Amino acid sequence: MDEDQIHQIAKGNELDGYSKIDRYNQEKIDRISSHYGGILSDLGEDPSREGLLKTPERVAKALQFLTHGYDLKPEEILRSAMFREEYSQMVVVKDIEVYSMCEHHMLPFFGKAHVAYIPNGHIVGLSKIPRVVDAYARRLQVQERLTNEIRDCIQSTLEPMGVAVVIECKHLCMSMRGIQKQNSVTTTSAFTGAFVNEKTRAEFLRLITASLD
Ligand SMILES: Nc1nc2c(ncn2[C@@H]2O[C@H](COP(=O)(O)OP(=O)(O)OP(=O)(O)O)[C@@H](O)[C@H]2O)c(=O)[nH]1
Ligand SMILES: [Zn+2]
Repeated sequence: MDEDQIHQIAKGNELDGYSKIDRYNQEKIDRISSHYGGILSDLGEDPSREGLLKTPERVAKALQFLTHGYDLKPEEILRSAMFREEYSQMVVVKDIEVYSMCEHHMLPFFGKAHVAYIPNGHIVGLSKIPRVVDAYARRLQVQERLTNEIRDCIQSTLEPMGVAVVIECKHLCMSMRGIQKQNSVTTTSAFTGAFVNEKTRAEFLRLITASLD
């Protein structure tokens, strides 16, 4: 994917306020790049060799993209597509890809989020749920806080009967380094309202493990 395409994705559309943000803020890029020149030298590399000439700038742009959630307003994203509707069954959006960065090592963690809510007079445009997941995931995070923030944003904005969030991720800081466990997956969950009830929670867990095939 070239930088123009990434810029396009980062910009998104008018509705959710993405377009107001100058993703590649040149001043920040210059500052972050200048640090990375020194880091490359400290790692024993030659920052002036051909392959590395543009690396500090590329890293700066990548980091800006990977943390662009700081510029987003998840509550506004949800409010931009809330509709009055008398549907009162569970709505589940599952298998939402998550890419985040652990705040301890600034290494990626990635996996899936499953989100459900039970409407209380309003439903929300389905795409807005993955957008909320991204708005919080594209920051420096711990998986537990990411899970709670998604839950709290949906509960306080949409005011449904309840919200459920389950996130399953692999952390590169646990596989590429450190304890070096290649297959461990961390699961976190957060519930409000109706999902505190064991039967409702069980129904949600059944739906996220059910396959479409
Ligand atoms: N609870 C939680 N811990 C995380 C997350 N991401 C990374 N960590 C952990 O953060 C901890 C930081 O511990 P430290 O002992 O300060 O760092 P460290 O010496 O690099 O630890 P090791 O990874 O065990 O080598 C580690 O145990 C990581 O596994 C997360 O999303 N949630
Ligand atoms: Zn980590």
